Amino acid sequence: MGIVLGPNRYGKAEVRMVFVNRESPVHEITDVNVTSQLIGDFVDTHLTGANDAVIATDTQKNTVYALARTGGITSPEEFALRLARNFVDQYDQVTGARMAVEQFGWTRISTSAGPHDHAFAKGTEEKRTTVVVKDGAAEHVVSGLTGLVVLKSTGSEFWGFPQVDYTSLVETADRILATAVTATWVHSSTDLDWNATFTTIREALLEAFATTHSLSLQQTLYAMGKGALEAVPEVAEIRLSLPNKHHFLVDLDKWGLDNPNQVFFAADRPYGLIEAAIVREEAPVPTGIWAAAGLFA
Ligand SMILES: O=c1[nH]c(=O)c2[nH]c(=O)[nH]c2[nH]1
Repeated sequence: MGIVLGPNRYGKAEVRMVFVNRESPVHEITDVNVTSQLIGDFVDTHLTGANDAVIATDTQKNTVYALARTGGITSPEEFALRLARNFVDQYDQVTGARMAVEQFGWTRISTSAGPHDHAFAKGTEEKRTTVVVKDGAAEHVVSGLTGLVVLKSTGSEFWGFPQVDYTSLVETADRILATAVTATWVHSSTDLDWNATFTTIREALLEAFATTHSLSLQQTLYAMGKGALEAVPEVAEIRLSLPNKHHFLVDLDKWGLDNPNQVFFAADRPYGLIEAAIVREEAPVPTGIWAAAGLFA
């Protein structure tokens, strides 16, 4: 029995970079947060501190900047794939990589003279996400979004649940349904129009949220995932994490006022947390991809 080094990866986390595409006077900006991590033969540095094989995390950071300069950024997925391939192709000791890219949204400012060429307003808390996992020649692209806050002011019910010990929730046929969508999906291809795919999935999620008459957030979640899988055949599985952002009707009785679903208390915690994977049966996700794409510990 001994003590040995287990799975490991290392790199530079959260390289914040804004790339300005100046190909035309109408600039485009891409605002990203890149985490680069390498996998390979790095036993020596862990066991003895010999760094002969270690591509410094500082070098990885600089590579992020350099590859943006040489190839631009057309999508987080394309950029993450290019970074992963760069490291694995270039260094023998690097057998794999995990590249994570978050993208923040900016919109062009509209002025009285029309859309401005180079002035932008930062969007909401919503972020587009991607993780590329490369293991030798095998590549997987996992994409998603987080912080997409949505609300329906009606078209949501919740009733029929068991009245067991400690149940106090009153059944309702009309409530506010609100959530902050985190969605993550695995592609079955590494060669897609990433921006079009992202837009299609985001629209499918919103369409299902809006049009499903909800009897539970669980039902809405399933409809959202199903809609995404129907919209893009190259998505093998989607996972959704939906906090139920509760809105409680305020009791105005003591002031002689009724409250026909108009005045709500927006609670921030505790919140329901509804999570599920919606899977395409005929296209199973390769074992280990979710773990490899996720946080290490
Ligand atoms: O959509 C809901 N699902 C639940 O499981 C649940 N539980 C609860 O208290 N409220 C709700 N709402």
